Amino acid sequence: MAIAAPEQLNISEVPAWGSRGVDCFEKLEQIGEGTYGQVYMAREIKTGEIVALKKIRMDNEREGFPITAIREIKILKKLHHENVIKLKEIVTSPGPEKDEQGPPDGNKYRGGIYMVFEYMDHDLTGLADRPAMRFSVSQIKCYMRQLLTGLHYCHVNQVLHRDIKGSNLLIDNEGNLKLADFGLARSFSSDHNANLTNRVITLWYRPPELLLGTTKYGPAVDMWSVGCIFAELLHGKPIFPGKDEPEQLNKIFELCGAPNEDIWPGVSKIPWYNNLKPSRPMKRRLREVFRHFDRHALDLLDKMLTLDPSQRISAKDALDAEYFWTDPLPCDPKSLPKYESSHEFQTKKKRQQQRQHEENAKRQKLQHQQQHSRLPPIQQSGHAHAQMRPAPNAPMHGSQTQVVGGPSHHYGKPRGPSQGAGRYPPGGNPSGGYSHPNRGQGGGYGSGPYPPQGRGPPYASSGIPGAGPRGGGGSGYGSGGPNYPHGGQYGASGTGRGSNMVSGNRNQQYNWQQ
Ligand SMILES: Nc1ncnc2c1ncn2[C@@H]1O[C@H](COP(=O)(O)OP(=O)(O)OP(=O)(O)O)[C@@H](O)[C@H]1O
Repeated sequence: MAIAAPEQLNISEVPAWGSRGVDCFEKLEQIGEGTYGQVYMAREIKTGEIVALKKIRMDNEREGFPITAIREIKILKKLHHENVIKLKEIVTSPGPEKDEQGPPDGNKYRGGIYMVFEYMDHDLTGLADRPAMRFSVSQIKCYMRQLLTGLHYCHVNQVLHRDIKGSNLLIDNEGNLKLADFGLARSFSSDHNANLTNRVITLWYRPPELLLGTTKYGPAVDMWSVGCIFAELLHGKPIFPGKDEPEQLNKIFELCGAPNEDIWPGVSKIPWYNNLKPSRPMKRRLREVFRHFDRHALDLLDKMLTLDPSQRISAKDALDAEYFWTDPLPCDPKSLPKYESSHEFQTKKKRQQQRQHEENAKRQKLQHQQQHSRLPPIQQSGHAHAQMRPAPNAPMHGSQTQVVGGPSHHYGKPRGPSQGAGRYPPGGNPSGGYSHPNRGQGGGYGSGPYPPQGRGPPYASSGIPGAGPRGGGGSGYGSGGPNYPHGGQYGASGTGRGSNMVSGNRNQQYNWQQ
């Protein structure tokens, strides 16, 4: 496990930080659960200010402070920009807290260390997952412009984010978008000569060069992830929901074409290219598949999802793209509607609760039917007349009857197939048409499995050296993009976001020497 040597922690660097206790804050609600531990919405008791407290998970850090946290703190200390989350201070708790269980383990940092951030009302995943959520074209432009502005600032300051995804883009009720979660970020030198780990970025947002095993890379890796987010906002759901790395690459090649030395000079030298190169030629279909997108949006997307990282558009050039300078222009963030707070953790929890309710309802319904089937025939049919009728589309036999006013009514309606549909702006291809030859059941790009998290050793099942399991994770913008407002081909999954089951901690999963 990579841990920090005691001197690396260098707490004296930040004398004001760490001097206050977490008891200066009152925890209000858990809003996130990540690799580090929990994130809480909290109120500073003295000022009443609402903040986010991110607890640094220490459970597995018997010998030191997690180096990922040190990196995040160090990097955030030097970044100050309106589109980058502000780390306000670090607070500590001297011993186990009220809400903690388990015996002390002798860790000298035992107790808790929290990063205190400005509070943001939503993350993009949570916001997009709201029922009936619909982003306008100028809203998408507004978010994309802020994302690119924040990222350009990071890149100019030689910081790679390395985990751009919806749940790491925080949005407040003033419409401001800020990049968050710099736990995988690192500084880079512009010559790209250092060897960096390729085991970064959540799978669905990971660029082809990392999937092919490169260890020399730069800001272009973040721009690929931005392209995936952009396409997702326009399309209504993730465009590359791979189950594992080989499938992820395959999905990329099917849309972006198979790489070769002509379109990507040097690709054949990337470590795993020979193992993973496609066995047949594949032509780029991005413009054909997304032909219904606005012309300028498509031009920009094409440049973001360019296979060769050296030809991929930079954040700076993307900000100059026609897309941001043609009508409808990006809106003023302040003009955006205010929504009730929504974080991926909460929307996921709500979905889990709803599923639980649905299962309970089914169980109760079954019990109810069993109880009544034990009644003498005359009573059973009498009961059916009084309380049961066939479901509208159900086959006409007893097992398919619905209990009217019975238990299932107490648990609300299950999310329908087109739940979340129509949240994206109108105007597009009526026929859809992004079919995927290898897709599993369901269909379209939103019905695939939940994505594995991009934070473990890769290629668990691919036979590539260094293989290991991954946790689940990632996301999706639910169903129904601008072009599929009624569910239809792409609106039938209603799956929304994938789970974000990160197992273990980052230090165990990565080679932090890189
Ligand atoms: N400043 C904040 N304001 C409001 N919510 C926040 C804030 N920071 C984080 N969150 C919420 O907590 C979630 C997890 O936070 P973060 O990504 O920083 O933690 P993590 O441990 O690195 O998680 P992961 O392993 O999923 O990347 C975010 O997706 C977001 O919903």
